[in-house]
Amino acid sequence: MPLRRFTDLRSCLKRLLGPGAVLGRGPGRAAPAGPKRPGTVLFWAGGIALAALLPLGAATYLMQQREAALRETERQVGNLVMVLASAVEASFSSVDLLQSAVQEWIRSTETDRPESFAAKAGSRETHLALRARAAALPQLRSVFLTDASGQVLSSTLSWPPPQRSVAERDYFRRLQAGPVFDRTVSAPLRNGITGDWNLVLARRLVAADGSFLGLIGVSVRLDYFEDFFRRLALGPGNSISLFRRDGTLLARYPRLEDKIGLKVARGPAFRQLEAGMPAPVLRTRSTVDDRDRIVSARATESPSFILLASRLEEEALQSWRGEAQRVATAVALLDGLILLALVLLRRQGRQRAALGEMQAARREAEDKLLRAAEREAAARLLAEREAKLRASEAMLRLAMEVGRVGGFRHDLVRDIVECGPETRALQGHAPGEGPMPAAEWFRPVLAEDWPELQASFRRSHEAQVPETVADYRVRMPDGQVRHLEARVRVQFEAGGTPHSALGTIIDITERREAEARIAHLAHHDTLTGLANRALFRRRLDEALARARQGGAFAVLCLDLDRFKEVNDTLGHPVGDALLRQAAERLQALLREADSLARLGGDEFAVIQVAMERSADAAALARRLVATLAAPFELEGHQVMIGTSIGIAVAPRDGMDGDALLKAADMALYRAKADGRGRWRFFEPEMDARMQLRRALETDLRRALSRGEFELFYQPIVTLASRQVAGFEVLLRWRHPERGLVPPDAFIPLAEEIGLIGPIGEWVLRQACREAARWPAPLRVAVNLSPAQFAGRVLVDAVTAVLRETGLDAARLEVEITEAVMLQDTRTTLVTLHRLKALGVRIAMDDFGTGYSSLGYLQRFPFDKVKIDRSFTRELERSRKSNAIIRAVVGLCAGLDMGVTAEGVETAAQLETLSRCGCDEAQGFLFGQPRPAAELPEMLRQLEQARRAASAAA
Ligand SMILES: Nc1nc2c(ncn2[C@@H]2O[C@@H]3COP(=O)(O)O[C@H]4[C@@H](O)[C@H](n5cnc6c(=O)[nH]c(N)nc65)O[C@@H]4COP(=O)(O)O[C@H]3[C@H]2O)c(=O)[nH]1
Repeated sequence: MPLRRFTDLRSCLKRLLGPGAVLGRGPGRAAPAGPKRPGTVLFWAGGIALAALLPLGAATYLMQQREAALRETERQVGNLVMVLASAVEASFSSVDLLQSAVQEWIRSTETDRPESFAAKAGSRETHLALRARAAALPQLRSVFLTDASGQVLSSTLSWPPPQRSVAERDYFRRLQAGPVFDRTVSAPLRNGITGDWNLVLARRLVAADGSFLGLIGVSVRLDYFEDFFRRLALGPGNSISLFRRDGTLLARYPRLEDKIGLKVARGPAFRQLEAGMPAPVLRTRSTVDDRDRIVSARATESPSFILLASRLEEEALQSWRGEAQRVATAVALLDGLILLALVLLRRQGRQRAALGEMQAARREAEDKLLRAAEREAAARLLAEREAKLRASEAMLRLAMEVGRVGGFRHDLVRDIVECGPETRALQGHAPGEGPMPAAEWFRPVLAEDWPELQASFRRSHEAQVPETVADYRVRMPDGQVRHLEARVRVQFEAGGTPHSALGTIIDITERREAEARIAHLAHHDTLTGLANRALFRRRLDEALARARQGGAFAVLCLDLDRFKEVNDTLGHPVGDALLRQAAERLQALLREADSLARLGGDEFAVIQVAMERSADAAALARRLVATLAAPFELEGHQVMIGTSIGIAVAPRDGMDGDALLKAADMALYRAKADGRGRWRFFEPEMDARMQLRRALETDLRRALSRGEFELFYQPIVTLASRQVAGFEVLLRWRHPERGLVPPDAFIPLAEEIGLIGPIGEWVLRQACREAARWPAPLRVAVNLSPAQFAGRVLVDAVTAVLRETGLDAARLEVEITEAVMLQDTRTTLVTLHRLKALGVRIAMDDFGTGYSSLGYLQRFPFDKVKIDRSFTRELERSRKSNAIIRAVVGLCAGLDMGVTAEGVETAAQLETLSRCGCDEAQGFLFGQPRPAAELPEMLRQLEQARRAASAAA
């Protein structure tokens, strides 16, 4: 009955006491005096005691309710922090996986030496691979690689990488200091531009010999966690914080801008956690905002962080407070009624007879009122508690929905499982409520995962492990398969028998998919999707294992011809498209059992299984060469490339993966040396030749610093005057064991291994220094390799050498071959024009040996053309050579270019060349190439010969 009906007390009590009852007296009517009877005293004492006891009872009741409300909140906060810890750990374990994948990839691409690591890590390919890996994880800001000095080699933020060093960062110093730390976490770092807070998780990278190679850093956005906490915090009075173990605040919702990155005072929850308590829940005053809170903390394992969730006590008690007010009002009202009744009764003192009735009636009324008030209060309490329960359920449900988390209780005695509808749905059940048999609960678990899941529960029961974690998959009603992770806490009876299990399940499908994606990336090439070197090696080992049971297979190593040209001239996007198309064509020719991989750059490799004869491998090689010889259509360009192939056959060429790859590689080297578009089988003598080449390479790398190079000079003579016009410089290598090595034997190797730049510059400087001592106008001619043009520093080097040596630019002649013109023509032409602008003369060397030389003569104003000695040699035997030389001389005269004939060995050749109109000649007839010291004598002899010839004429 609502309380307001009792406001009109008089009528109310009258109704209760009956029509004859007298409830009061009017003004002026004197109250009859009389002695107080013991009954009256008792009545008064009882009334007052009742009025005093009511508030006491209500207070006790309210204190119990208050405690219950706080306990409920403690449970909620404890649950929340458990869910959060799982989610944060999952997020960091993805980072760990990514780092492992990159470390594995570095190992597999054999770049774990400092030089190769720097080159590989700084490449665009690495940048793309890192970006692809980082894209799977939204919490990442960037992923970067540094070298051992802290210089950033690659970053997902930009390519080329920023010129930045992390040498001063705490995490770099820790990892650099020694192998104690394999991985570390930075202090929170604030981005100077965006103001965002980040955390760097760094892992040490080591070279094959164990030395420090650099690190891989993953910068994690802390606002990602704040955002996540915001979604779970539910309400302004709740707070969720993430700390480092040392108490540094990393992220917090609601945000405390001025405290992020600082160590805050460790509160009691923090301390209890440090003392070994796994998940303390307590009521305490917050060290962050100095308010009473219910706090729970939990530590994550890797990395070791601390999560703290709290709820304001005042907020937790809000609904209780409302209830307390209402109860207090009801009690006050009742007390008022009692007092009023007592006053009324005193006024009716003289009507003793009626008093008894009235007292009885009043007691009855009071009882009714009390019962009604109590019912009212009880109903209110019930409603309040239901509302609170609903709110807390909603909060938990939302947390579970956001985190895709569910909770259940498995009664092991009755073998039934209780859980909410969301948890049922997570486990793969159709909507429904109420407990279900455990067999039914586990029904959606995939058959292949069931034995292991059962075994893990059994193990935990037998060993009495209180908490166990299990991974399994379930099939959803729509047929979809989801990955779940269950954390189960088993409760044991005193005798050790398990009686129930409380558990949470988390849907980790996205995490598993990300892991699978990362694993795929670790074994596949991001550009072509083919297997990478690591996977190829694994497949090779598998093929070897099969071959040990009998059978043979072939390993084919391919290298795209002219890929670098396409990449350099048409740009990386076209180069990438070319690699993709080439991969598709190769794949199309292989059987399903064969394996194709991209080993790096333009290198591909094939494992041809079930091969019966060598001819099968040759047939496949022929098809591979043919398919790559066909033109490619790339972004509007038609491109022709080709491939060379080296083949090794197991078991004939070895039964070891490394040996087979090496053999195929040697055969590939041979194929390329024999001319492009060929395939070669490995032969044992290739190994010997390769070793010889390696030895030569090692010696060549040291030759410059050891001063083993020498310059020889060969005279060039003007035909009309027979005077020496200058000398061509020819390089010799005085090898300590092999003696004098001619340039043809080492210049191609120097070009291949990138040494021609420093060697060429040395030649240029020595030659100019020497020529500066000669009498003017004697010129010096220096050969330039195509690789020197590719470097783009040539003009600067020539300018510097001329300034340094003081040689007049007009006395320097550079000789280039057709190969230079074949390179990126626009850049080459710019370089040639800049050289010419310096005043340097430019000669086209070995003219006539290429196939489209005349075109180059039109495109660039050479000062002279040197006719190759093969034409001079044929002069006396073939009229054709004679005609060609005449034609070239005529053409050059028209283009205002001089002509020098090379390889003149006889007087007859000289005579013919003079008749053809050649300007200059060079050859053994005038002198072999000789060291600088012999030049004065050579000049003297040539002058003598000239005088004798003119006297005879
Ligand atoms: N049979 C015969 N041969 C003659 C006669 N007159 C000269 N030769 C040889 O022909 C070559 C002329 O040099 P090249 O065509 O520029 O061809 C040069 C040039 O392409 C390259 N080379 C030499 N020195 C250098 C250098 O410093 N830098 C670069 N990039 N290449 C160089 O090596 C090539 C070979 O040089 P060398 O072995 O010194 O061989 C020299 C020279 O010794 C002759 O009457 N009969």
